[in-house]
Amino acid sequence: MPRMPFTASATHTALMDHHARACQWRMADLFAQDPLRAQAFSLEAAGLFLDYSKNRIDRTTVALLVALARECGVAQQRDAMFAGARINTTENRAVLHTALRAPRGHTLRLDGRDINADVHAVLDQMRLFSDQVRTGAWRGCQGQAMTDIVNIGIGGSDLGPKMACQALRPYGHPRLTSHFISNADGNDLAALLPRLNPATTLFIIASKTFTTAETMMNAQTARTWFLRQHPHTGDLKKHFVAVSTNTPAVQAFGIAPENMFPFWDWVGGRYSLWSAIGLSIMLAIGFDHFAQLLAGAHALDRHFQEAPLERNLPVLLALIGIWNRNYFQDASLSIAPYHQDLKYFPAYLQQLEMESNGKQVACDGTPLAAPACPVIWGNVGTNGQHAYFQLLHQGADVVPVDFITALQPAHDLPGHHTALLANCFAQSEALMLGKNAGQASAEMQAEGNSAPAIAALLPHKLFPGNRPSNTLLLETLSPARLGALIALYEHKTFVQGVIWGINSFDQWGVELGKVLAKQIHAELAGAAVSNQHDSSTHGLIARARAATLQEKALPDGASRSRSSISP
Ligand SMILES: O=P(O)(O)OC[C@H]1O[C@](O)(CO)[C@@H](O)[C@@H]1O
Repeated sequence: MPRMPFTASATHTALMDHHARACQWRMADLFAQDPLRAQAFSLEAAGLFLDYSKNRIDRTTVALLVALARECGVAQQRDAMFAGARINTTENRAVLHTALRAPRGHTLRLDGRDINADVHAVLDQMRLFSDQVRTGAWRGCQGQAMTDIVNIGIGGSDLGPKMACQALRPYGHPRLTSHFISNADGNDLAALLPRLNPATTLFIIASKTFTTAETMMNAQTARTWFLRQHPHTGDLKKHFVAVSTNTPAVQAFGIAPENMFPFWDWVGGRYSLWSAIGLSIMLAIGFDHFAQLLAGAHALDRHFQEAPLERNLPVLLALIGIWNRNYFQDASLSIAPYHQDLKYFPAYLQQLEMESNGKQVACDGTPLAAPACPVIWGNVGTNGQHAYFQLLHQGADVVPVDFITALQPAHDLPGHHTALLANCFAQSEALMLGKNAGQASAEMQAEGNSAPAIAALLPHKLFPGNRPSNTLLLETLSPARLGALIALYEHKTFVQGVIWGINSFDQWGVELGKVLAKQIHAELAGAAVSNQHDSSTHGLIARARAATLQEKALPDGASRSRSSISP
């Protein structure tokens, strides 16, 4: 049934009026007026503490936003998703990544199948395999234990596992090093292969479709490289496994059926790290820690399903985002993890949020009445402070920030963690408070500056402040807390998609470029160049073809420094 755009609701009109008033507020004043403000606008669930008090909100704002969520049917859509309804309408698929972290015995049938049994059968298969590799019982073609795991995949078949392996590196196995190859650019694989011993390397070819061009190219290159050194094709089964929904394509590639770890079309790529796509994570941290990751996500799922909307962590995070995006018109959201091990989290969220909600039509194909997903970007916090935080503090655009940190460090180096937390908390305070002319000139006077110097410098020393942020605290970056954190953002993305009226589970926007790349690839390889290209693209193709011809004309070995490892 077509859903009403949120902008047509009575609550939206009330929110517009309320926003006109909120534009006059200074958060610093709101804090001064209400000593309980931080308490009123914070919440803890599944081991995650969210302080959202440094936003341009009051109690009425939250009440209106929650009413908007109700009117948009967030609870009904959530229940439909968990129950296995085909809410991915353009692909006619259920959306059941939550079923991947449900405990054994949880009842859920889809098209007559007990999918809990299917999920746990694959988890058992993954456990058996990862235990063998980790204990050294899994031997390579020369009888040695594995030392290197190379995950070849892209998008959801790369970003989630890579992010989680980095986040949980203190839990890593001492003998095993994880590598992630995603880019079609040969520089990625070319830099790695010479560092590997094929006899102790395990390649995981991770691709839901098993047709993704970048992954297939990298997989073929890895296979050729391996066979050059160990020409027995029978040895491949000790060194190549696949994770996919496409059994025929995996078999056609030459991967043994017993080396394939399946998953299902009801798992979206960007929601797949909980499935067999997480094999590289399980190999790195072991089954028990992987189970804790799933359990942490499941705890957040339960909270999302059971908590009232006004005390519901993902719902509130989503609503604050809607407030910033659709009322204050903030076009981007910066993610600032104050934890080095979360360095890939912003990139992971880019796919999660922007591939899910970076759209301009509603589920029924009608144009959205209001813009949806903001641009998601960011980097680890203290590094960002010395790069782009200048813009966050004094730039013309207001950029809301999500600060994420852990109260306990995963190391024992003295002093570092206190400094890290101090920086994290100082940034959100500075963004919110800002600095006015009176404060800035008093400071400069105290430093002994002359009146003309103060007048000249004053405009540069002002901070507008009133810049919004959320702060998320974890006790430690453990597997369970990481699981909850990821699930929090998954459900935030879902709730926002419901309010915007979007199908958050398709990604048609990636197709056009793929099709054109195929054609241009053929043209670069020598096929006649179409006269349908614009003059810019035509010119670029001509230059690339000329460069290839020139390269071919060079004497052997002169063109590439890495010729020894090219396939
Ligand atoms: O796992 P696959 O099928 O190789 O897809 C990789 C990625 O490519 C995309 O389909 C986008 O092209 C993503 O949605 C997906 O995560």
